[in-house]
Amino acid sequence: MGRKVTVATCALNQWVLDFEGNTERILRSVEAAKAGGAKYRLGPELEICGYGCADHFYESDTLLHSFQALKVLLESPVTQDIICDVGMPVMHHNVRYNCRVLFLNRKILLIRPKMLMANSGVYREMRWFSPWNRPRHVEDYFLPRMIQEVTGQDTVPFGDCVLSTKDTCIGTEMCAELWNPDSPHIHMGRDGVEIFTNSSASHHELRKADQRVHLIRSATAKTGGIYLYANQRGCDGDRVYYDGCAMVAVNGDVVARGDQFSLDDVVSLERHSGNLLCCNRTLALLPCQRGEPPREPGSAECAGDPPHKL
Ligand SMILES: NC(=O)CC[C@H](N)C(=O)O
Repeated sequence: MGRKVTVATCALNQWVLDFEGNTERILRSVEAAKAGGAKYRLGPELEICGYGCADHFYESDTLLHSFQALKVLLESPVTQDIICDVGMPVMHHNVRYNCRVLFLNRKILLIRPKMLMANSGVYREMRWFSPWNRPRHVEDYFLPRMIQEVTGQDTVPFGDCVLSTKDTCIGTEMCAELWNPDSPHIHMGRDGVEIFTNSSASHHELRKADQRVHLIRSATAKTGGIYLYANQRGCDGDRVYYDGCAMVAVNGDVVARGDQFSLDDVVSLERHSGNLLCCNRTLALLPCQRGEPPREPGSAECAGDPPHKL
């Protein structure tokens, strides 16, 4: 039996420390995703505060305003009935992490810190963030009071884990993690994850878009699955150009790809063209539904990712 899933990714023209503008663009992308029937919306890396905050990441205000923006997102009727996957910095045990926050219907499902950092070329993530170096380990994160009041949760899972729903399993990877020889999608694929997401802030370099396509195609070519790629689009306040190219790949083929260069902020998201990609593919295409072993016998990861059930 095939199951149909509609998932959405986007490229947003976010600006450093423009919390209001960034929140508004996130909401517009969620609105557009829902209008396309999506049940999951992915956005770019650190989209709430902007990727290129540089030493502003040291300021506690940057973290505070990110939570205030998250509160607005959680409370908005726009984010109801769709899993929203947004990026922001989070301090856990006095250590700053570059995180994804996944939530559904005013409940935070998971905070997933980046594990493999970008720290070469134009990237200096290790200056502001620590990598989460405890694979498959999840801890309790105590939410700030203003978020507790909205979600009714005191603590939420924080760490490396995947989300199991009734129909599928979703695993998160973040930008540089795709480019690493030990990408999380390898272990997640062997553990049965079917939908892989990648939230990026990846700048333009000649022929890099081609490299991304190759990496993304190979991520689902071996174990099957859907790979969603989101990226910033624009200059962010930094001196580089982030070149969008949101993408969806299924079983090794790119099935949708957004603009690399555009003057649109998010306007095109509402038109369902350009930056918003709705992937409407049945999971029947996946190897497990074709009655084939999803992966070679013996290749399953015995340790298993701790799944977080929805
Ligand atoms: N933000 C990141 O992790 C960027 C890493 C990666 N090298 C890229 O350019 O896509």
